[in-house]
Amino acid sequence: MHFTATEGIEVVGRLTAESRYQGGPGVIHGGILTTAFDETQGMACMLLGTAVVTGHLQIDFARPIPLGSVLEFRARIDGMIRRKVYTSSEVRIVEGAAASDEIVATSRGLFLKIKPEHFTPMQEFVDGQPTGLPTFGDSTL
Ligand SMILES: CCCCCCCCCCCCCC(=O)SCCNC(=O)CCNC(=O)[C@H](O)C(C)(C)COP(=O)(O)OP(=O)(O)OC[C@H]1O[C@@H](n2cnc3c(N)ncnc32)[C@H](O)[C@@H]1OP(=O)(O)O
Repeated sequence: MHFTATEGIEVVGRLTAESRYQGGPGVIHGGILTTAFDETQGMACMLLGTAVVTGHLQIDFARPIPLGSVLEFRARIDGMIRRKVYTSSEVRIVEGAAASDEIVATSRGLFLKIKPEHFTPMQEFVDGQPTGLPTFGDSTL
């Protein structure tokens, strides 16, 4: 996914529901949608200039999403308390047969600010070279 910062602390990113993302017949898998929300809300947190990890993520799957749809995710920071960053996001189908203004899924997530050394204990378990912390803009999905 590729992300763009919009007005305020908000990001927007698009994902095409490719056939390899199938869950039920003809529709996107809920786990893929969940991953995309995690990425989008994580990117919104990056606008704060600090690394985070996901502590809690809650998804409402409102409508089935046909394969081939182009999805637009929007995410924002709702508030912060100490290391806790509260985020929310929603997704619409913007291209494809089912395109409309309707929100097809929503997400709320709690992210925790971390120090880079958070990952140090895990380095020895990585098979190969860890890639380092991501930068804002593109994610691996
Ligand atoms: C990979 C990311 C890299 C960098 C960012 C790039 C973004 C790019 C996009 C990538 C996006 C993908 C990103 C990914 O996929 S990140 C990968 C998936 N997530 C993880 O691996 C995280 C694993 N968990 C942990 O490491 C720890 O549990 C963390 C760090 C989260 C907290 O352990 P820590 O010991 O540090 O903190 P604490 O226990 O003192 O708690 C502190 C406060 O937080 C509150 N609390 C904690 N957990 C929960 C919970 N579940 N619900 C509600 N509240 C919770 C707690 O009550 C307390 O509140 P308060 O007492 O202050 O009121």
